[in-house]
Amino acid sequence: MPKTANTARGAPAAVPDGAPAMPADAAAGVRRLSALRGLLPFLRPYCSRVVLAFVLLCLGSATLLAMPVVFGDLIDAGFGTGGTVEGALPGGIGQIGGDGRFVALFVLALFWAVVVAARYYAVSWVGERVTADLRCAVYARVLGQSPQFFETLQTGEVLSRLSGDATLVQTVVGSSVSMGLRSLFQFIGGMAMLAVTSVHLFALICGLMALLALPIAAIGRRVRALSRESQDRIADASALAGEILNAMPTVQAFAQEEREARRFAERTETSFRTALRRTRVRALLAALIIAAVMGTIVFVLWIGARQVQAGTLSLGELGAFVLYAGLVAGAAGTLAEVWGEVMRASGAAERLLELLQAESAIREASAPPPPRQAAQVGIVFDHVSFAYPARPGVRALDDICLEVAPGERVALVGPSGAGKTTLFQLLLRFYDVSAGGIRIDGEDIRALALRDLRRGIAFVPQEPVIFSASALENIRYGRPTASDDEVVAAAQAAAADAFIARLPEGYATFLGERSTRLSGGQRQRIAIARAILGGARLLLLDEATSALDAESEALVQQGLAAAMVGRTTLIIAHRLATVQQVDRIVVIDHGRIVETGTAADLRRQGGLYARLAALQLES
Ligand SMILES: Nc1ncnc2c1ncn2[C@@H]1O[C@H](COP(=O)(O)OP(=O)(O)OP(=O)(O)O)[C@@H](O)[C@H]1O
Repeated sequence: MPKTANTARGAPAAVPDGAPAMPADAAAGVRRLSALRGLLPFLRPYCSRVVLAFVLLCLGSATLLAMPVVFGDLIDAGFGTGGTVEGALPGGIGQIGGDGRFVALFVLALFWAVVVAARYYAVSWVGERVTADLRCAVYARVLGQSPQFFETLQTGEVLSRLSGDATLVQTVVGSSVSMGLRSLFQFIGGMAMLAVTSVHLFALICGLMALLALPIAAIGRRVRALSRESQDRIADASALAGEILNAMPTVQAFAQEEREARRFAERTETSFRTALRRTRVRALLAALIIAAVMGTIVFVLWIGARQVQAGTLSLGELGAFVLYAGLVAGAAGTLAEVWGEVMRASGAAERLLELLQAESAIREASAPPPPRQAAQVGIVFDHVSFAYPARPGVRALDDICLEVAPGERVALVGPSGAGKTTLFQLLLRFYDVSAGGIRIDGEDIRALALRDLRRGIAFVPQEPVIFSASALENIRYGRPTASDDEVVAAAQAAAADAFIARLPEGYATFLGERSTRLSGGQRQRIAIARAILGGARLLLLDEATSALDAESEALVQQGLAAAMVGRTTLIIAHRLATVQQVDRIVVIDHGRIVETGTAADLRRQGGLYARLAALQLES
């Protein structure tokens, strides 16, 4: 299935890479930034931690900015040769003795280390917490969506948002924002201190920075474009791998392993080459930035050294100036990087919040009645018509009128595509009817709480889902509170006990991902046991179409018979053996009921059922 294709593509393709975002994108960037506002409700419960992180951030930045002052002072004091220096730097520690200066510097460094560690912990905590909350909220929201939602948004896409996008948000909330703020403080503070230390050199540095900004910006934009392309190529390779891994039996049956390995290698090679191109430009950018920064510093040092010689600048001032210049350059680099990451995360947040705001097409009743506990349920389909939202012009069901008495067993038969499964979907309220109504025990199902409605129905799909858990847990899914004995009793009733007992570890046997370890008939029996255990009063059974061998079929029939006891049952029947056990057969064709009656009646009538039966008997 190409779901994974979507997974891999979904996130990265639309999101720019973390390379510096440049002014041309600024407007769009600011627009997208507003998406991050949607995260505020998730931050609110942890307000105190956010404030603490901010305070620590301010403290850390202030300490860092104080360091060059102390350092400059130290130089002017002749590196601890004693005495104090006249005209120490602004805010300097000129009155402290030689060794004291080193102690002060060390204490400052220690303090800075502690503050940085505390800030890191506080910020990461908030990032992890917010992302975990966001993930859970989005997941819970997605679980409540109707199938219509999944028709347009594939599972792979949801997974990609829950993993990739959530991780991006985490990076930003948990580190980038703090890194960005720290760098911003560092940048502004550093620039201010540069100006205070030497206005002349400050003006010089500003001019040089403006000159160098343009080529760096141009290369940065190129890196960004290449990064996006590189991500797309990686996504291509993952998409292919995802599709092929999902289709392994077919690949191996056609002995296509080598060809598939080659195709993957080709795509990986393309992604490698694209990554190389990006890396080359990035390396060039790095070289340019380093050369620019170092060049500026050397140039400033050169000019500064002349000023020191001329006596217009002290040595300490020059030292402090160079340190501040380094700080400012580092901060500018980090800011550019963080900006790119914030852009990526705002796109990711947008996609996550979109899921969070998704409204289910199925509306909950505003004042549902309390659940009823009648022994058996009666169902009425009252002039039900329905068209799938994806094909509004085609009626999958057309004016269906059917009454099912409490405890009655009704088989739905008809050609493929007749609308049998659709009837089940409507009963479970996966979709709402387009016209008419469905009543259970006289109550329109739209008036019932969704939860009560679905809890009252045991559904055995044609291809039952077996979870990656033990046989015991798989059956217990029908009623999580059931005891082990109850599970075993349900398995016995569903004729599943014997084959489960033969599994290597009996009921504790892990049934494997996508249940590759079970046959079709075994899967059905597990699902039937699950339905029996659930104890719902209405059983919906979509019988497996795949041919089961005679023994499996007899066993599945045995399970079905047990499941039907005392329950109103609707079965989509594909085999004659099943229809012999029911009270009534309803024949559906092109979304309409065309015949009803017992098997004998219908055969006598010589209509569609008789033709279908004749076909099956001949084959
Ligand atoms: N999600 C959907 N969106 C649009 N059309 C759909 C959807 N699901 C089913 N249909 C269409 O509705 C019609 C009835 O489908 P349905 O699955 O109810 O048939 P069925 O009788 O159960 O067939 P089968 O016995 O092969 O399972 C078919 O024409 C099918 O193509």
